[in-house]
Amino acid sequence: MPSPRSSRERRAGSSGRPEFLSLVSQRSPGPPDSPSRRKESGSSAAAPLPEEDCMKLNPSFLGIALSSLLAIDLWASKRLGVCAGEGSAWGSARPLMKVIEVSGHGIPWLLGTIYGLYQSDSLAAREVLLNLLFALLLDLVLVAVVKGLVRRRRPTHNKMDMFVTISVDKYSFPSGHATRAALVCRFVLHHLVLAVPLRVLIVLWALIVGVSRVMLGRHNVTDVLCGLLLGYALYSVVEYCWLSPLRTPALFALWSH
Ligand SMILES: CC(C)=CCC/C(C)=C/CC/C(C)=C/COP(=O)(O)O
Repeated sequence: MPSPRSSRERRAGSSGRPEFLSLVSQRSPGPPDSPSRRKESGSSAAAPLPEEDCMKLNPSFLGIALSSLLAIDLWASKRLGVCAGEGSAWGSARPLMKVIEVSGHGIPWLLGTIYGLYQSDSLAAREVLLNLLFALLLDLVLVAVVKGLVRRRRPTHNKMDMFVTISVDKYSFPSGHATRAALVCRFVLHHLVLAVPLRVLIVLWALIVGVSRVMLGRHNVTDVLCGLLLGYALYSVVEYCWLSPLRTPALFALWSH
C-alpha cells in the first residue's frame, strides 16, 4: 500500500521539488552539472538563485510595476482632466486655465527676456537676463529631444487647441510648461531680490502651471511630475554653465550700448 504523502510533498509535485524551482529550471535548462541543476537536486533549496535567473525575474517585476504605475497615471489623469473640454465638469474654468497656459508658454518668456536685455542698463541685469535666455533655449531643446525620443501621445481627452506649438508638441512627455515653470521659478528665486510674498507667489505659479496641464487634459500626471523635476535639475546645469562677462565677453559685447 502506498504511503500517504505529506501535504508538503503534494505541493512540491511528483518531482519532489518545490514548484518555483521547476519554473526556474524550465527557464534555463542547463547542462546536467550546471549550477541550476545542482541546486534543484541538492538539499539547499534556500541557496541564492544564479545570476542569470535573477536577471530574468527582475525585468518582469519591473515591467509589472511600470505597467501598474502607467495604468494609475492614465486613470488619475483622466479623472483630473476636469477642464479638458467646455462640457467637462469644470469646463467653465477652461478660459482661466488657458490664461495660465499662456503664462508658462515659451514665446512670452523668450520675448520678455529679449526685451529686458535690450532695456537693461546695468551689466548685472544683462548677465542675469542673458543666462535666463540661455536657460529658456536650453529647456526648449531638452524638452524637444526628450519628447522626440519618448514619443508618448497626449491624453486622448486633450483638445489640440494649444497656443503656438512646434512639431514635437504632439507628444506629451515631459510637459514643456512644467519644465519651464520649475526652471524659471528656481532661476528667479536665486537671482532676483524679491519680497517674501512674491517669492511665495512664484512658487505657487509654478505649481499651478503644472496642475493646470493635467486639468486641461494636455498631460498625464507623470508628464508634469517629470517635467517639474527636469526643469528643477536643468537649473543646476544653467548654474554650472553660467555665462559671465569674463567667460563669454563676446556675448556681452552684443548688448553693450
Ligand atoms: C525659438 C523657438 C524655437 C521658439 C519656439 C517657442 C515655442 C513655440 C515653444 C512651444 C511651447 C509649448 C507649446 C510647449 C508645450 O508645452 P507642454 O506643456 O504642452 O509640453
